[in-house]
Amino acid sequence: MPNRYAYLGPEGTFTEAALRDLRPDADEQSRVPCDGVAAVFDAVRAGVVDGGVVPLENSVEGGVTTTIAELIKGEPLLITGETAVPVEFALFARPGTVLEDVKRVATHPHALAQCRGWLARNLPDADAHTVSSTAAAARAVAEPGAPYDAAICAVIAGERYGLHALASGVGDRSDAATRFIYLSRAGTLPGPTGADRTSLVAFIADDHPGALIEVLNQFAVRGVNLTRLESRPTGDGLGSYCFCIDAEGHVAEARVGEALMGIRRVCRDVRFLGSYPRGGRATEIIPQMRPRSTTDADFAEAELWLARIRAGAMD
Ligand SMILES: O=C(O)C(=O)Cc1ccccc1
Repeated sequence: MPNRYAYLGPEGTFTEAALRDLRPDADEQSRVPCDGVAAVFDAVRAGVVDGGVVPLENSVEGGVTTTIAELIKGEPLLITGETAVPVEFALFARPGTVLEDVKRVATHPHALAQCRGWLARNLPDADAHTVSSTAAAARAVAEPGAPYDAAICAVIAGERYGLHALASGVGDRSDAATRFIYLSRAGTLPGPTGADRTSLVAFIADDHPGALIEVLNQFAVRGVNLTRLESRPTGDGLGSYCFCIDAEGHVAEARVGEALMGIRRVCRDVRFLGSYPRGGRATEIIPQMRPRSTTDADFAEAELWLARIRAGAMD
């Protein structure tokens, strides 16, 4: 049977565009739209699909909380791929609607947050409603007796649901991009490519001065560059946080592996979320910027030296 991939649907979401990017050979039958981010995780966990794609973070609005909550809790899934997609928003309505008619606008919460300036300037009296995705908003607007007059969505979604564009480029930043991740069940760690990223969640052992610095130092002293750090509540009461960390490199590399071991020692718990090829704009630190003495060969040489002195040698 051909592989099947779940994504935040319905058809026409930015997440579908990300899936097409990550699995260009997948045909329409292989793409399984889901009603929400949690449903994508559940489909992958249950094994009804081979993998799934969800939004993780946006360059303007930050982390997608439902995705981060699922990554932190529940049966763990591995991130095995990622891609960054530029997000351009347009305002679509049923044919015949003019801008002045628009009183109720529907969209995804992340899209709304990125279009607030345009809405305030152009539709100051309209009410904004959030739904599960931008394409779900477009589909709802197209339905007979729709509860909304217009949707903020991708052009492809507006056209797919038979709407017409009232305005394009309604995002407050024209350069906005969203990072999407590809999820797999455990046991499918991709090999290192030389331009990888590693994601994990660190749960601090106990609240004390310098607890976060202890975690960050594990990366710093081994020359591992961090690309994202976000604190999220664990859900176990006020003041209880975990730290979602993305770092450059692959767990198979000595500097990353040793940093993870260090974090494992200083934390109550660590959830490894995966090592996977970096997508989108390469952010690999140029080799001469990488701190000296942090290559696999440097670590191997130091390990040999330790073995020698433990065996009684003097150097
Ligand atoms: O709603 C969509 O189309 C999505 O894929 C989620 C999303 C929403 C806003 C920006 C980027 C991704």
